Amino acid sequence: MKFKIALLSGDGIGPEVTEQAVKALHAIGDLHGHTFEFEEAPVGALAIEQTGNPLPDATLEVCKNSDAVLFGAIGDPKYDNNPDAKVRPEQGLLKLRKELGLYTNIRPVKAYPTLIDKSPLKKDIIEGTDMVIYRELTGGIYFGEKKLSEDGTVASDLCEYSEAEIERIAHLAFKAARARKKKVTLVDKANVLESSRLWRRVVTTISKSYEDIDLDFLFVDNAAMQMILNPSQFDVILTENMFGDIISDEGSVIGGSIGLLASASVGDKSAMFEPIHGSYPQATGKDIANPIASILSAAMLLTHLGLHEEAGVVNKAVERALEKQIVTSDLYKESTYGTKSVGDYIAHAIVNIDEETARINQENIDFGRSTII
Ligand SMILES: NC(=O)c1ccc[n+]([C@@H]2O[C@H](COP(=O)([O-])OP(=O)(O)OC[C@H]3O[C@@H](n4cnc5c(N)ncnc54)[C@H](O)[C@@H]3O)[C@@H](O)[C@H]2O)c1
Ligand SMILES: CC(C)[C@H](C(=O)O)[C@@H](O)C(=O)O
Ligand SMILES: [Mg+2]
Repeated sequence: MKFKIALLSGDGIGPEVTEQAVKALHAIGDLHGHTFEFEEAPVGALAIEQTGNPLPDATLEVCKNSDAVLFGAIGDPKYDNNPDAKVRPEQGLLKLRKELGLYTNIRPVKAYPTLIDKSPLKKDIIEGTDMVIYRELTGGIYFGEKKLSEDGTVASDLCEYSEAEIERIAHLAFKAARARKKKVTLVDKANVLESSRLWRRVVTTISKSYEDIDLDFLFVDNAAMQMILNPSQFDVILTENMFGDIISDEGSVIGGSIGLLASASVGDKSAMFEPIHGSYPQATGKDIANPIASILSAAMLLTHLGLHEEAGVVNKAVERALEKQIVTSDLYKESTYGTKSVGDYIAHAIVNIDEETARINQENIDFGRSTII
């Protein structure tokens, strides 16, 4: 089969890590007789430099006319260090999510047995952790009205949610739980925020159509603690936009590096696949960034396209790299492997992995695929 993929590499380490994901997709394509046709388009700081706009119309068109989007990362210290910049790289990513209607961001978090000693957390705490965060992606405080008083001394950001916005992601979270450990935890701040109380009411109502799923609630401050105190208690975490952003970076500590955490952003018409990390500007051009989050995002892309067996092979190849310690220095300080060589190894492993092992592996690492197809 032939697939059209929009390739938005972005800034900083974005191009370096997506290059490895592209390699992995070509490798699996060659093995299984698929063609992935990539169309590159600028986004973020790069797009601002080229066009003055962090999401040029032409880039959005490329995304809309593709089967999926593979996204790297955006962001640049030039903007991070200038609160007065009116045009910012992050606006490109937020607009892209909104325009493509990507209302659910799926972020799997797990402790890999081979990396169990690489987490700063103790082995007996993280062992068995396998959760997935369903983060609302096109609403809440990110998209509410922003105000700055004329004299620049008072500012506000509105956190707004509608029932409909909560319902659509909640259904996806419950369906994902059905294919997993049958538990949904709603993370909110319902003791303080009106918007969180709406989340509780709507999610409680929806839970009545999923009687086989346990629903529980955690305030986000407690959730932040529970994530590192007892992470294996979680199955599906459902939460609003900003809480999901924060607890997923926290969750990455469990696996040993944020450079391992992939994500799928899905809507009714489009889907985009991106690591959860940012442009890590300190590492740009140094060949030290971990490409695995991007490669695992490519595996999620394959699942989205219905290529389950192929996704399993890519996941297996990543596990093989982890087992053999062919990883970047964020996982093993003494490692001499760089971004490119890890990518090369995984592409090579994809071509050489026995298909049956891959199928078994895919069953083990399924992240609730039925919900994103
Ligand atoms: N989706 C995105 O594009 C996205 C996400 C987060 C941050 N950002 C942007 O990225 C820029 C930098 O932000 P930040 O420093 O807060 O977050 P970051 O995720 O870029 O980096 C934080 C730290 O995580 C580690 N890290 C990140 N990616 C890694 C990788 N692939 N391999 C190994 N280690 C990795 C590094 O230790 C790094 O110092 C900012 O401009 C921010 O707005 C973009
Ligand atoms: C760069 C930023 C807008 C983005 C977010 O907050 O959603 C990032 O942190 C992420 O997690 O994808
Ligand atoms: Mg983030």
